[in-house]
Amino acid sequence: MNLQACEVGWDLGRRTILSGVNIDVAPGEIVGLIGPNGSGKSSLLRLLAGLRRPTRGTVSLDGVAIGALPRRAVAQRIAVVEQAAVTDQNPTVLDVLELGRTPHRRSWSAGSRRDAEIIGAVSRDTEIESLLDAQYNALSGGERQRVQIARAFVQEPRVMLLDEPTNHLDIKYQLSLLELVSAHVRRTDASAVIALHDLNLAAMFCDRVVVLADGRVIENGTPDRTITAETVDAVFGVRARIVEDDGVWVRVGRRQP
Ligand SMILES: Nc1ncnc2c1ncn2[C@@H]1O[C@H](COP(=O)(O)OP(=O)(O)OP(=O)(O)O)[C@@H](O)[C@H]1O
Repeated sequence: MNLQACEVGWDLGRRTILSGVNIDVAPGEIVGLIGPNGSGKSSLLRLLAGLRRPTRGTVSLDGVAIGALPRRAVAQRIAVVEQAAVTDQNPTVLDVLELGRTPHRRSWSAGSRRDAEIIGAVSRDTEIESLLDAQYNALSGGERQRVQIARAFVQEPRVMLLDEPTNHLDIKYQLSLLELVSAHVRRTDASAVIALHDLNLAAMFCDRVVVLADGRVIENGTPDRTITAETVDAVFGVRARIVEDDGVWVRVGRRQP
């Protein structure tokens, strides 16, 4: 399924938050969104998810404007993972995972055997089986984040939109969470757009990186072409050194003054 933003702009009152954004996300692709605080990454993800309507341009799924699709049809195709905040309700982890099946259920129908199988398989893959009966609000930030990723997998989406999914995670879980997303994308031929602050993780896991600054796309291409010392300097105002290494072939580090 192709997700496309064509000349997308978004204003809030008189303020322009995003303008002239063109992105095309193909099946099987992981696209990283990087850019400074306030550059518009979360806003763009919400527009791509159909949670906000663009002021200009269109967001479409396989050529159909997302605004013209029923909310349920969008939810069957797109899973969104935002920052894992606590909720007003007091759900268990299992309740949260079951929410991921809602778009696929007929209204008021109980969970099917297939729902239970998917929830079981995903909780095993994401190593949250031991948490299923725990209260979601009582989990650590990192555990909640893993549960939200699991909820997104349970939704069986064609596109995943993830807003800084590695926040709160220690380095082991940052890697394992992105490995899980990567494996899921390869296995299901879905796609993912991931807002990331860590440029190394973006270089390691993304097929393509979109660099945002002041609500505009500054670069869009493979990590080696987009995460360059010049771009990091221009966009973040940070002097960086890009080092090729075995495996992790791009590193951003401090350059000696
Ligand atoms: N609902 C809103 N009300 C007011 N301003 C908003 C709203 N949503 C976004 N903005 C503004 O739009 C700009 C872009 O915000 P956004 O959260 O999209 O950036 P970001 O790149 O995700 O930032 P960060 O890296 O800090 O998470 C910011 O200046 C923000 O204050």
